[in-house]
Amino acid sequence: VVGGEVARPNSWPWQISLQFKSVIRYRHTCGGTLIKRGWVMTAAHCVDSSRDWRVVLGDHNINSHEGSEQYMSVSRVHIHPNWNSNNVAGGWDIALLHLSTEASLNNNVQLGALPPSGQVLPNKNPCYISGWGRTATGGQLSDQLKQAYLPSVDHRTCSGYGWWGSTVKDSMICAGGGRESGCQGDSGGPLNCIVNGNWVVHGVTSFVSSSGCNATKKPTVFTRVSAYIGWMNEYL
Ligand SMILES: C[C@H](NC(=O)[C@H](CCCC[NH3+])NC(=O)C(F)(F)F)C(=O)Nc1ccc(C(F)(F)F)cc1
Repeated sequence: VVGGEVARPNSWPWQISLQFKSVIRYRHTCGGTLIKRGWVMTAAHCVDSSRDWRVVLGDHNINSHEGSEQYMSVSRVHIHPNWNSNNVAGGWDIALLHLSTEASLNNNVQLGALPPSGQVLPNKNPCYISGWGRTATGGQLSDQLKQAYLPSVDHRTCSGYGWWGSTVKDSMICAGGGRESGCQGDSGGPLNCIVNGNWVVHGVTSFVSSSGCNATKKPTVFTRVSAYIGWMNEYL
């Protein structure tokens, strides 16, 4: 997350850290959202390669043990069948991870709410991105979970001239476009939006501009969760 601030610990209790074992230790690679006690929603591009995955729930500082963490292994990875790893602009950047044991829900670990199928937010709907991704273009990951206020940008604007144009599809949702953005390592994590006073996970962090995470008029682009409710319900 570029800009924004360190989140109050466990204030996004559905945010998970997806990690893979690298030699002797696990490394954070992506975010995700706990949507059922045994299911995590993330980006397909996060799980393109087969690795020894683990999901960490209830985390704040990914480099220290705080006692609120639950460490889960992944029993099955379901990548959307239409996902094409050579074309993130094609969409379909969504995957479900089945956990080998169910999460215990508590103050630090809760389920993220999903939107109704097909729901599209208006322009400038209040939303926050959360994640441990780079804190600047080409920078380092954040130890502590960060958040940034990224109001939604409607499709008409986001696909306009000078913005993303035809790179952005209707199955995506844009947010931000100013000095604050997602960045590498935030992939797969939630776009948390306020709808009728409740937090709803409307996006899965998918891509930013290759010329910089917080490039002007290149909002962070998310998989629009409401376009994939039917597919997810096949599993949930
Ligand atoms: C560096 C930048 N990385 C990203 O945007 C990666 C996803 C990369 C998937 C492809 N391997 N995602 C992120 O950094 C995220 F955290 F913001 F989600 C990038 O490659 N952006 C990008 C690539 C292609 C296209 C397009 F499809 F339009 F050609 C648009 C943006």
